[in-house]
Amino acid sequence: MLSEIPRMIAPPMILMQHGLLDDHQKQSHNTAADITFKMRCTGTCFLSRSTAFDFPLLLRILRKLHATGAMPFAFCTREKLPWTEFAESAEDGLTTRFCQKLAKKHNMVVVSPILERDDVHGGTLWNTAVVISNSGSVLGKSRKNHIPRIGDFNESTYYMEGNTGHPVFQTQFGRIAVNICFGRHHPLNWLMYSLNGAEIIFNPSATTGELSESLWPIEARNAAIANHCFTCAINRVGTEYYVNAFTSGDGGKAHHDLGYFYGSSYVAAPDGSRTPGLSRTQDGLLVAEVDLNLCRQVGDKWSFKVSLYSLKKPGQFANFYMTLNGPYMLVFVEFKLLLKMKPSSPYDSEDHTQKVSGGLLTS
Ligand SMILES: NC(=O)NCCC(=O)O
Repeated sequence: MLSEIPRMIAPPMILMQHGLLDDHQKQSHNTAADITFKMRCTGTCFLSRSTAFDFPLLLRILRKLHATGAMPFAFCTREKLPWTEFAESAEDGLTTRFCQKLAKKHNMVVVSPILERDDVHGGTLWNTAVVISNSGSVLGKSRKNHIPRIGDFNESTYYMEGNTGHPVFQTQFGRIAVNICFGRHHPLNWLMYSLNGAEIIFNPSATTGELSESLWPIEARNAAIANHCFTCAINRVGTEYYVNAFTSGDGGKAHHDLGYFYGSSYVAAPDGSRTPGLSRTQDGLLVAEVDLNLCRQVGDKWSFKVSLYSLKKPGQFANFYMTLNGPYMLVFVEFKLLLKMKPSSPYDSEDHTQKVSGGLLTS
């Protein structure tokens, strides 16, 4: 990363962006061997795969499931069986066990997005990233907390908003968090991971060109600046074909794909610098060396987060921010309270704000 500040800690990170199932079927074990070899050569400490749903890559490597080979990666079309049968335990599922071995063998922290089935709680499904330490133990998991209901992304068909809050994992190489895919559109989401102490926030994504490519270079980069942390935006490449046509629920024609997944994975730093993006069309590994001291150094310079804690009504604001695992929608409540306390324009007059109750106009 570009930085004028002397480097003290520099854990190389690797982002893995890859294509769709057909490619992986051909590559299978060779791909896995190749990738892990490259990782070892770079001395990498973190590995994060792209997309919420690239777990079939690892499953595919482990067991030749599904004779048709048609397991979708994005999984948003509302079809259920047989896809839900790919769900697995975050703690000891096949993918997790596979990644544990990799992590230990290569002394590398692994961020592993899977479709989770929580058998302890009624067999519920979640979109989950498992974090595995470089010793091979499962450090924990982070469930996707904003679920898209937009265009062809109908993920609430399978699972709801996650209930794990904004966990941060202390690894040997730094404190990390995982803001899964759609969560990157929500500035307060990044903020919560950062306030909980994350120095690097991974954003494993599966997103398509027309929908989000204009936002892609901005969101994770801006989050790095606003929160004095590193962010890793990871997307996949290619077009996924579904045998059964589906509609977008907008009166348009039925179609067989979600659009083009445009890759372009990158790492952004707290000082606003960023790496070049990986290819729009090819698989890729991005190795970035990051200086974690930059988080504190840039934070001390700009103090964006400090100003949150120093607002005039600390009882209302700071207390909330210090109990950071609560639902952060409460932040809005606090903002509304502030608005009530100090009207700043004719539209925020006492009269008007009194009519606002629970987000609804009462008269
Ligand atoms: N997988 C997913 O959440 N995609 C939604 C599209 C986007 O966030 O750009």
